[in-house]
Parts: sequence; structure tokens; C-alpha cells
Amino acid sequence: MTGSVVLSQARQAVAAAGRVVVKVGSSSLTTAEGGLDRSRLDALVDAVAARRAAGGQVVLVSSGAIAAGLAPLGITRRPRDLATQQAAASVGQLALAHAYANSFGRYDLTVGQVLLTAEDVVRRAHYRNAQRTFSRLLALGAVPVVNENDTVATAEIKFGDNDRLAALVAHLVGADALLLLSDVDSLYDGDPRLPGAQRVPEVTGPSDVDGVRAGSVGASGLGTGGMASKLAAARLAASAGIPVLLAGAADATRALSAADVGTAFTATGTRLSARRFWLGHASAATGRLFLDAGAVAAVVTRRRSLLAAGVTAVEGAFEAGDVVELVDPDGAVVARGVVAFDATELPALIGHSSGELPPEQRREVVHADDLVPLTA
Ligand SMILES: Nc1ncnc2c1ncn2[C@@H]1O[C@H](COP(=O)(O)OP(=O)(O)O)[C@@H](O)[C@H]1O
Ligand SMILES: N[C@@H](CCC(=O)OP(=O)(O)O)C(=O)O
Repeated sequence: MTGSVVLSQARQAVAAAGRVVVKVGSSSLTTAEGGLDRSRLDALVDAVAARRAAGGQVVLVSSGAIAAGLAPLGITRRPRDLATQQAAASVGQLALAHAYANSFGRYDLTVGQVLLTAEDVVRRAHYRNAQRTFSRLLALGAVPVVNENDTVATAEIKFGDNDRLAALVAHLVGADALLLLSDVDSLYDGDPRLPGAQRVPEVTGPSDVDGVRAGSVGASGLGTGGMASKLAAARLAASAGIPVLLAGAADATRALSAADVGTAFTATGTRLSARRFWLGHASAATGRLFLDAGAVAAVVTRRRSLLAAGVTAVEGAFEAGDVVELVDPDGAVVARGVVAFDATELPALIGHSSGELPPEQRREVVHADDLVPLTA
């Protein structure tokens, strides 16, 4: 269970982080009437600038483009169709970038806008390119302000929500911590709009959120994914070795100073190499391999390669070198890896031990070096 030593470690990691990713949601930047709330944006920038003045590096992942574009276009409610959302984002992103440039300008800080689509992290070459851009922006002293490139992202290539984007960016830039800021001051064990919900101050492992009900629709109607997407993103980052603090945007300064605000997620996993993180969490899988119980134990617990003998079925139209999901007998995805055979070749091999296979096919189906168990 939660101990005070663990509590201080997770919060202090955020406070002491040399490089921190700060994500802020739409509901924390916009007014009820629509349009940007300059005073709340300035307050956030004050907190980030203070961290910069103390020698820290900050990458800001900011939502709000769609919300900020509604009022200028005379739209009164968040649109449901992609085309109108993209039109709103096109107008709103410009306003957002302008507002950040002005606000950081009060501190003589320069901002660099980085708009990403899922393609930019799914394709390995793009991932490395994005890494280089962030690294150079930070080295030059700029504050990268990141959002999804909503105007060109189609339904198929959308991250879906900026919480997940922030977790991916945190790993991509090698951040020491991730701060997720929202209109709610912490994670609660149930929807805080309902009576009796209790704050969850610490999450040290998956069992701490067993009973938590995190809704997928926020109170403001402006954001995407609600608390459910924040929880998933926090667990994703924590499982990849990055401590996370989820807090209210109004508490940004205190959240960056180890105060007892929000919900702190202890890093549960070891930090993966960029390649293994990409493989486990950012790549697009093109097929699925179904494993028997023995193969699951070998791959997940003993970290061995996957052999044809432990595969019971194959799904998808993949080629050797593609990323596939490995599925246990209960249907849960337990790992991802780079498959060494085409989908057309595998059905004849599965269930057979290596000795039964022709020499040219006696190789691992997924090599241990190309395989990432998903344990979070
Ligand atoms: N278990 C929970 N704990 C905290 N907030 C929750 C929970 N379940 C649902 N919510 C709602 O999630 C909202 C935050 O999600 P959202 O509006 O998408 O935020 P953002 O715009 O900051 O990304 C909160 O306002 C809260 O009403
Ligand atoms: N890219 C979108 C934000 C999507 C999103 O996840 O929003 P939020 O839940 O407010 O973080 C925008 O800028 O409007």
C-alpha cells in the first residue's frame, strides 16, 4: 500500500525533474463562453517560466485548438464531425500559438510549435526525426509547444487524445517526469461530480486503481477522453519508467514543487530504450498471434523468444518485419513484437517444434530482442 517514503519519492521526482513534459487540457484554457481564457493561460505560463528560470527544461503539450476555434467561427457547441473539428482546430491552433508566444514573451522565452500526427511516432524514421527536433529546440532554449496536428489527422491516424500524446512525447524527449494538468484537482475513486468520491493521492501500482471508476466524458464537454484517458496515459508513462503527477491546472506551481496536490503515479517499470518503447506503445500492429499458456509464460515471465510451437492461431495480413500483437488464451494482448515471418507462411509452421521444421524456417517467430511484454 501507499507509504510516505514512496509518496515523497514520486512527487519529488516531478519537482526535481531536469526535463518535464507538462500537458494541459482544453477545459483549463478556455472560457465557458468559448474562446481562450488568457488569464488562465498566463497563469500556466507563469508556472512553466518559473521552472525554466530555476534551470529546468519544459515541453508543453497543450490542447485547446478546437475549443479556441469555436467562438471565432460562431460555433456554439463542440462539433462531432471531423471536418468541423478540423476547421475549428485550424483557426484555434493559430490563436493558441499566438497566445503562448505573447505570454512566454513576457519572460523573454521563445516558443516553438510542434504539431504531430500519430504517423510521426508510428513510423520509426519519423519518431527519430521528431526526437532530433525536440532535442535541438530544447538545446536552443526554446519552449516546445506541442499539439496533435488536428487539421490533417484523419480518424485512422489520430492519437485520439492529448493525454496519450503527452505520454508518448514524455518518452520521446526522455523526460524525467510528466505533469498532466486538468480542470479536476486529482484522480478520484469515482466521478467527482457525484457525492462521496474520494481523492486518490498516490498510485504505486495497478492494484491502487482497481476500484477506480474514471469517466470518459469530462465536465466541460470541451476535452477528449475524460479521466479515463488521463488514467491510461499516466499508467502508460509510469510503466515506461516515467513518474506522473495528475493535478489541477490552477495548482500548476505547487504541483511542480512537490506539494501534496493531485495524484502521483510512481514509475512502475524500467525505462525502455526508444526502440522498445516505440515497439510496445507507439507502433501500429498489423496482425495478431495467439499463444498457448506455455508460450505466454516463456515470453512474458522468462523473456524468451516466441517459437512456432507455442502459437495456436494467426490473424492479419502482415509481412516479416511488421509489428504484431501477442494474445494470451483469454484474449488479452500480453506483448508486441516484430514478427520474422509473413502471415502467409506462418499457418503451416505453428504448433510445430523447431526440429520438425525445414532448416530455413527454424528461427524464432518473434525474437526476444524484438519483443516487449505489456505488463502495466
Ligand atoms: N474518477 C475520476 N476522477 C477525476 N475526474 C473524473 C473521474 N471520472 C470522470 N472525471 C471527469 O474527468 C474530467 C477531466 O477530463 P477532461 O474534461 O477530458 O479534461 P481535460 O480537458 O483537462 O483533458 C473532470 O472534469 C471530471 O469531471
Ligand atoms: N488536439 C485537440 C485536443 C484533444 C484533447 O485530447 O483534448 P483534452 O482532453 O482537452 O486534452 C485540440 O487541441 O483541440
